[in-house]
Amino acid sequence: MARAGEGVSVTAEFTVQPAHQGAPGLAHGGVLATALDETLGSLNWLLRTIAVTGRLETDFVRPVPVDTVLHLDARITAVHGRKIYSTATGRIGGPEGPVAVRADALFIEVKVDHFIDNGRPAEIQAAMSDPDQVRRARAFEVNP
Ligand SMILES: CCCCCCCC/C=C\CCCCCCCC(=O)SCCNC(=O)CCNC(=O)[C@H](O)C(C)(C)COP(=O)(O)OP(=O)(O)OC[C@H]1O[C@@H](n2cnc3c(N)ncnc32)[C@H](O)[C@@H]1OP(=O)(O)O
Repeated sequence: MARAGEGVSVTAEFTVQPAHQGAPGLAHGGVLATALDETLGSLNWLLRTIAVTGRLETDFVRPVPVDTVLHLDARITAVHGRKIYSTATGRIGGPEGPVAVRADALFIEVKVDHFIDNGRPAEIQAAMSDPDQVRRARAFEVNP
């Protein structure tokens, strides 16, 4: 879950589960990158923009043990045409704790057709027969 913050920003928490383990007792870096990507991606909803990750540069600063709560904080840094630049940190030991991971991202705005043209037909059909999802996706497109 992510919550809107000051400006175009969100905070979120992610609890590292045993299934997220890489090295014994420690979170896998790819899972931490996913948590950062998801938090950064939720910023685009605040801009009412459909966008996909083009670039995600991740720094792993401290090991993150299993069962740790990662306190995520993400914000938009710039928007230029279809390009949305954003940055995020993940802290451990509390929202003011030391930074364990951080990421800089570039999201690229896309049309709904990006998903319709490239997604697997079965899942696209399921999404298109869900009125809530269609309404949400179309509303973003016609009302940016
Ligand atoms: C009716 C119901 C149907 C269903 C409804 C669905 C609704 C869905 C709603 C909401 C979904 C939200 C989903 C978020 C999910 C979380 C985030 C993810 O995990 S996303 C998955 C991982 N990412 C990808 O799979 C991208 C794969 N890549 C691509 O598809 C293309 O490369 C794409 C779209 C990113 C760009 O392709 P181009 O052809 O559109 O645009 P070009 O011209 O190449 O780039 C535009 C600008 O961006 C720069 N750019 C692009 N990629 C870059 C990169 N990697 N690094 C630096 N710059 C890059 C380019 O240099 C260009 O810049 P200049 O305008 O010339 O200044």
